Order: sequence, then structure tokens, then C-alpha cells
Amino acid sequence: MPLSRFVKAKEEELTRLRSLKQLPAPYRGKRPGFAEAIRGQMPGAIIAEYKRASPSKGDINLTMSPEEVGSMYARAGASAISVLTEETYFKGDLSYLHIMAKTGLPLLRKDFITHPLQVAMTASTPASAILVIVRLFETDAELNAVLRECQTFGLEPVVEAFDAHDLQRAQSLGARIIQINNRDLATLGIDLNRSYELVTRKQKHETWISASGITTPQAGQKMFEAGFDALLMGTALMASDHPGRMVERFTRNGS
Ligand SMILES: O=C(O)c1ccccc1NCC(=O)[C@H](O)[C@H](O)COP(=O)(O)O
Repeated sequence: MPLSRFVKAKEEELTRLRSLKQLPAPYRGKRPGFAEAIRGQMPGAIIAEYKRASPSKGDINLTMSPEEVGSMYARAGASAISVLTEETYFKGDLSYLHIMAKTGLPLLRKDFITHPLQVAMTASTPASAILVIVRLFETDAELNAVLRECQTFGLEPVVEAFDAHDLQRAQSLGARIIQINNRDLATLGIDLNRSYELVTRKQKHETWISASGITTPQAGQKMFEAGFDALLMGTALMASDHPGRMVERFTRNGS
């Protein structure tokens, strides 16, 4: 499944955003600090994801509402919530950000962002952070335009890398929150070694997240020992009988 398929799925949304005379006004409420929340529980922070479906697993959990899962994650001690808003492949929705803001936890908007207009649209929601996948940008100028727009709106970019080249691009543009994705977005295969290999390049001032394919507290512990500050998990939580109890297995609430 080539990465371009995800970008194509966003074309309609971008066309709609381009046609708007005016974008919705920026959200006026407080955006809790995303990196700050991770630092408060570092190392050992858990970013719990609201993930209803995915290209690799199909439907994961369509029955539990964002309200229900959000309050479970908050009670279980998650540092932040990742919210998939992509509609075609993940059955997500932008409105979930508004619903999950009631938890008081910082929210990460997870989608395929390639244009500053999508950042401006995200700013109309209570999201604190936004996923920026380096590989979706052909040039550093385009990537930088999106990062600058994040700064304009006070959104924290979580810059995602898959290899040393992505990472070098992210670091040279001053990314402070770096996410290593263990899932190959083309083959959908998982390789946790990618995180272990790349974390050796972590700089002191950076906050690092290992995302995807983490299913056991033992695997999570190994990531923290390797130098990661936070883990981002979705499927293992949402596919379990009780996503909150599953988070507790990874947080201090479970010990
Ligand atoms: O989850 C997928 O199948 C997927 C496929 C292609 C592009 C992105 C994908 N997932 C987005 C994510 O970032 C994950 O939901 C997140 O890292 C959590 O992963 P997991 O714990 O393995 O559900």
C-alpha cells in the first residue's frame, strides 16, 4: 500500500479547504502542553490512541465512543491522547478532538498533513499537537512551511521519521518532538529495531516517541531503557476488552 494512497485520500479535503473564503477561527480555549505532559512522566509516558480501524487490521473497535475511551485513558494515567482523524482508512473524524478535549489531556491530531491549510484547520480544534510525517514532503521548503504554520498557531509538531534520512531532515529543521514509527507505511510490517537503531541519534533537547507495534509492557520497558521518553500505542489498547486497563499495564497506575 503506497504512502501516496493516504495523501490521495486527503485531496478532497484539501480542495474543500482551498475553496473556503475563510477557515474556522482558531480554538480559543487552553491547549495543554503536549511535550510538557510527556516530560512530566518521563521516561515512562504513554500516549494512548483512539483508533477505530486501520489499513493493517481493518475494523478494530467501532463500538466504544471517544467519550468512553477518553475517560478510560485519562483515569489510567495516559500522558496524552492520539486521535486518528483520517476518515477513509481509519474511520476517524475531526470532531473526535472536540469530544476528547473534555479529558483535559493534550491531544495529538493524527492524520496525513501535507499543507499549511490543514494546520490552520487543526488550529480550529482543541488539539495541542499535530503529526507531521517527514516522508510526505518532497522538499524541505514544503516541510518547513508546515512547521512554520504550526508555530504560528501554537501547535506542537510531532515530526515522524522512518529512517536516518528522515531524521536528519527533521533535526536540521529544528524538530523538538520526534516520533519513530516502527511500522513501514508501504508494507505495513512492524520492526521495533528501527526505534532501537535511530534512538542513538537523540539529542538532549529533544523528546522522543516510539510508535506502533508495541503490545507488551516488556517491549515498552525496553524502549524506555533504550532512551525513548514516551510510547504511542493504538491497536493493542483498542482491540483489548478494556482499553483503560490495558493502559494501566504500561503506566504506574498498573504497578
Ligand atoms: O496502523 C496502521 O495500519 C497504519 C497504516 C498506514 C499508515 C499509518 C498507520 N497507523 C498510524 C499510526 O501512526 C498508528 O496508529 C500508531 O502508531 C499506533 O500504532 P499501533 O499501536 O501499532 O496501533
